[in-house]
Amino acid sequence: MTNQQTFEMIRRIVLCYPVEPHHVAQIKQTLADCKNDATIPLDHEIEVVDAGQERVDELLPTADIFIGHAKVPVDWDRVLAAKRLQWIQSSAAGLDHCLVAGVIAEPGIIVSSASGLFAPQVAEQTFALLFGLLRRIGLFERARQIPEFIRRPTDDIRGKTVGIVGLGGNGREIAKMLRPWEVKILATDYYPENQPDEVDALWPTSRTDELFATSDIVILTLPLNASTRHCVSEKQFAAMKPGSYFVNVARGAVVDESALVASLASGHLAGAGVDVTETEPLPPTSPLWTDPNVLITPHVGAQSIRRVDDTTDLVCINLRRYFSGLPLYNRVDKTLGFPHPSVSYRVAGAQPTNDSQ
Ligand SMILES: NC(=O)C1=CN([C@@H]2O[C@H](COP(=O)(O)OP(=O)(O)OC[C@H]3O[C@@H](n4cnc5c(N)ncnc54)[C@H](O)[C@@H]3O)[C@@H](O)[C@H]2O)C=CC1
Ligand SMILES: O=C(O)C(=O)COP(=O)(O)O
Repeated sequence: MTNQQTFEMIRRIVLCYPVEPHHVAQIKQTLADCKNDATIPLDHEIEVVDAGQERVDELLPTADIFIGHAKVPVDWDRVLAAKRLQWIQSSAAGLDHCLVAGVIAEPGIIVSSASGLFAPQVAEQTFALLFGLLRRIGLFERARQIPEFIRRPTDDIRGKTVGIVGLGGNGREIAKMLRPWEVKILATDYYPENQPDEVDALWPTSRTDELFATSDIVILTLPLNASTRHCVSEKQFAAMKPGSYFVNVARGAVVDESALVASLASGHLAGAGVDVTETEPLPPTSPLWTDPNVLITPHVGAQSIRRVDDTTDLVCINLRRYFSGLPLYNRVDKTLGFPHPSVSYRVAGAQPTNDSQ
C-alpha cells in the first residue's frame, strides 16, 4: 500500500491527554498545513476528538491515530477487532499502558513514545528525593508529630558512587545534573555504545547486578516491560552496600516491592525515594508509609507547567513527519518496548519565564 492509500484511511484522531482548546487548535492547524502542502500526500480533513479519560475506552475503537495515555482500563480486544488503529503516539514515556500483546503482534500498528520529553522535570524530582534522603528530610518532618526535633546524622553526596539503571532521556539528564557534585557515575543501558561525557562508565545490562553492588546510590530509569518486571528484587538489594540508597522514578513494578520493604526494615538500605509504586496510589497498609527513611511522591515526576505544551509540540512534529513519510521521533521497537537512541527526541532547552509578561 502506498503512503497515499494509507493516509486515505486516516479519518479520525482520538486524543487522551490533558489538552486545552489551544492545544487541539495547534494539532488541527498542523493537519491543515499538511493538507495545504503540495509535497505532502494528504488531501482530506481529519477529525480530531478529545476523548479525555472519560470517553477513551468508548472512542478508541474509532481511532485511526491515538494520541495520549489511557489511565482507565481499555478494551484492547475491541480496538484490535475494529482494525482501524494505525499509530499510537503515547503522551507518556512509559508504554506499559498501551504495549499489550495484541498491539505488539499487529504489524499494522506503529507506536511512538514521549521518551525523554520529561527528562528535565524527572531529573528535578530525582534530586528532590535523593537530597531529601541524604539530609533526612523525611525524619525531620516526622518530628512534628512526635515531637522530637533533635539533631540526627545526615549524609553527603560528595564522594559517592551513583548507579543509574537505564541511560535514556531521563537517565542522561540525571547524570548531567549530578556531574558537578563530585560523584562517580556508573550506568547500564541496553545500548552501551555511546557513552556520554556525564558518566564515568556505561555498561551493558548484563552488568546491572555489578552496578547494584558497586554503587552507594542506585537510581532506576529503565522502562517496564515483560523482561524488566520485578527485575530488581531480593538479590539486587542484598548485593547493595550496607547503608546505601535507592531511588525509583521509573515504574513501581520494575521492583519487587516486598523485597524493598524487607531491605529497608532490616536496616541494610539507609533509605529509599519512590515516585512510583507497584500499586498506585500506594495502599494505606503499605509499610513504606511508616518508614521514616522512605520518601514517597505520587508519580509526579513528569509534572511540569510545560508538559502539555511540550507534548503537543512533539505530537505536531511527528504528525507532520508521519504524513511526509519521514521516520517518527521516538518510534518504538515494539519487541523491545522502547525507542532506539538514534530516533530520540529531546525537548528544546527550557527558557526562563518572565512573570511580568
Ligand atoms: N516518574 C515519572 O513520572 C516518569 C517515569 N518515566 C518512566 O521512566 C522510563 C524511562 O523514561 P525515558 O528515559 O524517558 O525513556 P527512554 O526510552 O529515553 O530511556 C529508557 C532507557 O532504558 C534503557 N533500557 C531498557 N531496558 C533496560 C534494562 N533492562 N536495563 C538498563 N537499561 C535499559 C534503554 O536502552 C533506554 O536508553 C519510562 O519507560 C517510564 O516508565 C518516564 C517519565 C516520567
Ligand atoms: O511519561 C511517563 O512514563 C510517566 O510516567 C508520566 O506519567 P503520567 O502520564 O504523568 O501518568
